[in-house]
Amino acid sequence: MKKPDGKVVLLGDMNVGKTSLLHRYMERRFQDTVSTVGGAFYLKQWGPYNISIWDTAGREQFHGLGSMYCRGAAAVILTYDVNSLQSLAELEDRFLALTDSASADCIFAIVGNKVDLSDDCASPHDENRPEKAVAGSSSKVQKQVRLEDAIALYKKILKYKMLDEKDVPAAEKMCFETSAKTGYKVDYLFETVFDMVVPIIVRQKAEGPSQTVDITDYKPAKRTKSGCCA
Ligand SMILES: Nc1nc2c(ncn2[C@@H]2O[C@H](COP(=O)(O)OP(=O)(O)OP(=O)(O)O)[C@@H](O)[C@H]2O)c(=O)[nH]1
Ligand SMILES: [Mg+2]
Repeated sequence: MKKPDGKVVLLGDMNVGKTSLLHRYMERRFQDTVSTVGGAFYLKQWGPYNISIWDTAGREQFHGLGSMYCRGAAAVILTYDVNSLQSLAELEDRFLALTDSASADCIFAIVGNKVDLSDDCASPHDENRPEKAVAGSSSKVQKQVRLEDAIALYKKILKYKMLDEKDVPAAEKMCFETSAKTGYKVDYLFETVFDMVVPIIVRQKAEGPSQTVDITDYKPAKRTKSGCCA
């Protein structure tokens, strides 16, 4: 297996759609998922670099593993469900502290998933596959979390990390709304993050191998054809 040059980690409460986002991006489809046990990763070639993308379990019982997965991470994607205010609150209450082990210059993205379920999502169609318009908008519910709430959380994260807004990407750029189901903004999310982690990978490589953690801590139970371990 190729050695990862850098690491991106998905964190967030159970059921927000972390695994579905990763499947949508890597396998180009939305499929049934089972709640993640422990963690799993994919390798993505991005230019000359291999980026490992870690999917973690949101279930409380696996919480202790979170900081191990975050160790040395170049980016953390904090994921919530736009239809659950609680899932946004959990990011601050339960998941943010896990990122203490990430790289000092780690990039943070905040992602509100499942916009297809609400009636005020930014765009009702599938950006990647415009022919697949989301049907049945009458059955949609009012979105519970506004993008402004995510932006406010991003600003709190900067305070927590003692970072100056001037030195990091703007909140508006790092708060995304997606649908793993339709594919809406999923490529945009991952590719924006990958572009941003390249300079971090370059720095980590220049500083030596100890900064780029990785999967040696993790003993996958089984390996699938796609290279994803579960
Ligand atoms: N409508 C809709 N459902 C989604 C979307 N993303 C995920 N789901 C559904 O939400 C449920 C949970 O998705 P997962 O991807 O397993 O969630 P997870 O965050 O990985 O959950 P854990 O592994 O338990 O932490 C599944 O039934 C998915 O089909 C989405 O964008 N829209
Ligand atoms: Mg999962």
